[in-house]
Amino acid sequence: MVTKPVISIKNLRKSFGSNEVLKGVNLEVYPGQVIGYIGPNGAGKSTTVKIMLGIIEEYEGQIEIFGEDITGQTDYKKRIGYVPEDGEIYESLTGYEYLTFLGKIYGLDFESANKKAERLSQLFGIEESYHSPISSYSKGMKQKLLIIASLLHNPDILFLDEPLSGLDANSVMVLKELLARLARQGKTIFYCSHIMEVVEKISNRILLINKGQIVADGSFEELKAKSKQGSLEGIFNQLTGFSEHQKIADEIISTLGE
Ligand SMILES: Nc1ncnc2c1ncn2[C@@H]1O[C@H](COP(=O)(O)OP(=O)(O)OP(=O)(O)O)[C@@H](O)[C@H]1O
Repeated sequence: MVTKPVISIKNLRKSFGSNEVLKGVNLEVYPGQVIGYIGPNGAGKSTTVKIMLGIIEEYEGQIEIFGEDITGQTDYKKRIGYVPEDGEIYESLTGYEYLTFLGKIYGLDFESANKKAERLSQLFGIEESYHSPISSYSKGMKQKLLIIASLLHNPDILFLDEPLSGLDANSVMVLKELLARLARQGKTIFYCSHIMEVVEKISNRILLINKGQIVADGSFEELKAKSKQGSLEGIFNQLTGFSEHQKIADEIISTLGE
């Protein structure tokens, strides 16, 4: 049996005014893949993800998720989890209120949403604050809440935008292990990050987007063999044509002294 892609993107283009941000992105993603989506600031990563999530509705091209065109669709969202980069959380709600509210939106009944949310809060080490307002949470605690919220309905595709932001080293280990296991179950992970060491380790497929176009697509080993660079950071520098970090740092230092 031939495995069908869970995500299929054909010739995706998006402009904001005269700024053409995505210039014909083509992509097929399969179940069990952990995609590391990397690229310079402003390259178009979040825009791609937001279009797939239906947050940005106007674009050119075709996107199919779970085999269906997403135009005008909402049902597919029930099978998707999302950890946004700058997640807006309703700070006046408690963790319990926020998670059970989201659980309901995803179609879980209250009892099972509450049970799952409480257990996951325990496993992520934030159970003591389950009934406290989110405004009292630390940055890492809020991040954990966003991660729990993205997982609660056991989604088939997980979109993560800098998910390690604010997490301590132990929690990072848990999340890395968790993502590997979810992928083994056939779930798909779409992981946007600037932390090259982590992307290198967790992804089985790396996509590098530069100026709105995918300029590299392959496993770390494949990209390494092609570019003759030993690290993902080196590959990133080479493919984005960047070799000026020392010169720029020098210029910043001399500007500070002016
Ligand atoms: N709502 C918007 N209105 C206008 N321009 C936008 C909007 N959202 C994004 N852009 C522009 O689109 C381009 C790509 O932004 P995007 O957020 O997709 O980049 P990114 O690759 O996720 O960057 P970063 O690594 O900094 O998060 C940038 O030039 C940005 O200014």
